[in-house]
Amino acid sequence: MTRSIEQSGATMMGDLQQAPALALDDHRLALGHVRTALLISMLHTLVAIVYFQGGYMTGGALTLAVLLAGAWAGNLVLAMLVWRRRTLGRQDPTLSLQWNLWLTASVLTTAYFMNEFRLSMAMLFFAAMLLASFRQALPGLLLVSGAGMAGYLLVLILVWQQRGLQMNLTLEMLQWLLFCITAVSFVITGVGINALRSSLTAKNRQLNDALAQAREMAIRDELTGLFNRRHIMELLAQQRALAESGEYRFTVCFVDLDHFKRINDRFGHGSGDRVLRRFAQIAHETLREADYIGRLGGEEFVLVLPQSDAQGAAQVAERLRAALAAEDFSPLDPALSASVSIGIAEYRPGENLKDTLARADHCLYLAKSRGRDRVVAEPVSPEAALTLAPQI
Ligand SMILES: Nc1nc2c(ncn2[C@@H]2O[C@H](COP(=O)(O)OP(=O)(O)OP(=O)(O)O)[C@@H](O)[C@H]2O)c(=O)[nH]1
Repeated sequence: MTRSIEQSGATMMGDLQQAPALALDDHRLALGHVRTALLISMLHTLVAIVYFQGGYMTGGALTLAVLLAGAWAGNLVLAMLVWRRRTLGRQDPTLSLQWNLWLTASVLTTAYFMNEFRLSMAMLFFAAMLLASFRQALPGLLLVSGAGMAGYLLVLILVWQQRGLQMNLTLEMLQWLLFCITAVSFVITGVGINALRSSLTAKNRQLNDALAQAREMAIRDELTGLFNRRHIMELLAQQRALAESGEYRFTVCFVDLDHFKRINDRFGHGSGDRVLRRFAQIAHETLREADYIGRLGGEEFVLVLPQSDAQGAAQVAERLRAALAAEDFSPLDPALSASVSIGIAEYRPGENLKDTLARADHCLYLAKSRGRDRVVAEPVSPEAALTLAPQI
């Protein structure tokens, strides 16, 4: 079928608009992720300051300052990368894995400088795990949880080496075990969330496909695949609006297959259907990309030729007429042939569409009454009609 302006335009504009739109979505998503990660980091900073004030940290103010400055330096690097769109086009533009690992490192390093309250600081790791559950698949989840468990164990070993006397090793190991069990349960939850997300994505895609199919069906004629009457009338109204708003012209052609009843009666309704479908294909091959064609019903079609006057449209219509007349229908039946009559009228600014269509219909009537298989375009004079028949 003919790719109309709307179709080709929609495809082209769609392609052009979709890429930035997708990028915009990715960027918005990534910024949302950055906000959550920064929030967790703020929580970590706040808790560290409170513990420091309460005297639960072993280092001095300088240690705390270096710790927090280091954590925020990493945060800012990651945030800038996302914010400046450096991550767009990556498989994960949110840099989720990098954020999770960095938050884990920040929290566990701070935990190293804590006294017996270190588990409560290390628990902040689960905020990072929660964030990971929404973004990471199993390998990412395993990596983050593994980093958390191994990191916390390393913290305990280092503390034991340096401040072993102040530690209750059994209690610390039990707490670490609890930490590991919780981390594993987060991995399991993350896998569930992932499965849910994948199924939602697939459902969403199916829904979009179904919607696109439904939209396509609503504007197409089932037999020929051309635009249906309703849609071609909508397109005509759009053309009229364009013509009314500026230097724009368009021409309407009424196309009617000749003696179609005879084709049906002689060769059968099935052959008639095939002729209609073949005509639609020929129209698709013959017309310009910018032109529209729709089936009004039965063996009647309407062509809308943007930026064409009646004479230009007559040339296009003549190509279509000649192509159908030359078509070899012998595979259907050696005696089968088909032809069309076409009436053409250019839209006159200010007029009602009904009037344009009535003028095109009148030209079609003239084409039929003057012997069919011909094109009649306005302005109609007996000579003009004759010079158009059978070739322009
Ligand atoms: N095969 C087929 N025939 C159809 C379809 N829709 C309408 N028709 C037939 O198309 C024929 C149209 O006949 P008419 O309106 O008399 O026109 P015509 O025989 O083409 O005569 P002229 O237009 O005067 O050349 C009718 O017999 C309809 O039954 C369709 O979808 N498939």
